[in-house]
Amino acid sequence: MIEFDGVSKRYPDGTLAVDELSLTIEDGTITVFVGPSGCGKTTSLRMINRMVEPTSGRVLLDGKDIRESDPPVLRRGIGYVIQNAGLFPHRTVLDNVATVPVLSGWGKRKARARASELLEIVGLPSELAKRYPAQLSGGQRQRVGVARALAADAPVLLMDEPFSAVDPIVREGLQDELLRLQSQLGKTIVFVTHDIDEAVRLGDKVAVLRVGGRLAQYGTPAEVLRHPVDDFVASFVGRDRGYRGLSFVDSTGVEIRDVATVSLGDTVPAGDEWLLAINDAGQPRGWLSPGSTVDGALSESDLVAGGSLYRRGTAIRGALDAALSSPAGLGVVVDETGKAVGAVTARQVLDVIEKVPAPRQ
Ligand SMILES: Nc1ncnc2c1ncn2[C@@H]1O[C@H](COP(=O)(O)OP(=O)(O)OP(=O)(O)O)[C@@H](O)[C@H]1O
Repeated sequence: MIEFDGVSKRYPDGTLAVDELSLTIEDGTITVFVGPSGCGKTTSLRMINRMVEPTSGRVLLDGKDIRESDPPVLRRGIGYVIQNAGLFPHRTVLDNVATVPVLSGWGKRKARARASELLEIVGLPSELAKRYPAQLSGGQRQRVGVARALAADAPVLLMDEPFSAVDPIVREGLQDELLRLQSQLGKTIVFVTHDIDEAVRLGDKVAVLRVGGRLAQYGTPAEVLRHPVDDFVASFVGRDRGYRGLSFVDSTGVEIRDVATVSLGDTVPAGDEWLLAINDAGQPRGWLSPGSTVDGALSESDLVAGGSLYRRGTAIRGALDAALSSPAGLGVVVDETGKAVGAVTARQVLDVIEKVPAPRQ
């Protein structure tokens, strides 16, 4: 557990970067510090590993004031990932990751073996291990940065805008990867970003900071989106927070209706409704549009591509996305194995959403 207890930081030039911050970060969770540029996110993060010392207040790690720990020893228990990964340019990918184990006294061979494992864990192909950082894409470099931070095998991981320098698609991939890793590793992660979408996606808890270094709100993403405490938080989380808030609405009230299906390989009579084409495993492959005639056995080339799929039991936003992206106006619902189990219309989903209390304006 990490506790900020009335922590302030005033830099020597008089800038008050963090003002009386008090909050508790639970073990095994991702906590995101989010807010506009200059609101003190990085300063707050760096006070956890003593790269910055507070002017007043205390930071406690597992109940112990971190001022009682020697900074190098403290930092060995805390991984750190920064934007652009901060890799050593003249060391190979493998040696970048092996650096910390070597420093901790592992033999070179053992450290490299561990580094290879870590590269695999973060989803990097082994042939990249011999390259230098400049020979990687931005997304690959970030993965190396994460692998290097994990190499310390520290229970706490600090991440400062680690994915900001990569394009949105790569970024989403890295976020998914982080969530997958976290479900396996259960670290205590403190993550800094200025992007509310990233905060909401990754955070178990989100701390919204305002310029002047004051904590505006601390809560789960759902709380912050649905009940912003004031105008600053409301405008920061954005006008479309109602839609974002759908990520947390339970979908049990949405009725799943039957959907007419046809199997690939079958002969299909002309019909006047959309038919969902499924494969041998019952998984959706696309739609056959009304009135289309198929010569012989139905194949994928006869189909209109489907929209996104909605996995039964997950957040309602996925059901709405599926319905709105489907050429048939019917969002395809699948079970855990990916088998089609029915469909939902946007109207059905909206009826459920409309019963949910509106977020505070
Ligand atoms: N070494 C320093 N000396 C003086 N002022 C500083 C120093 N480092 C940061 N600041 C100031 O403290 C405030 C908070 O900075 P900090 O980097 O913590 O914010 P941030 O929220 O992480 O910003 P960004 O998103 O732009 O990185 C800013 O006004 C910044 O200019």
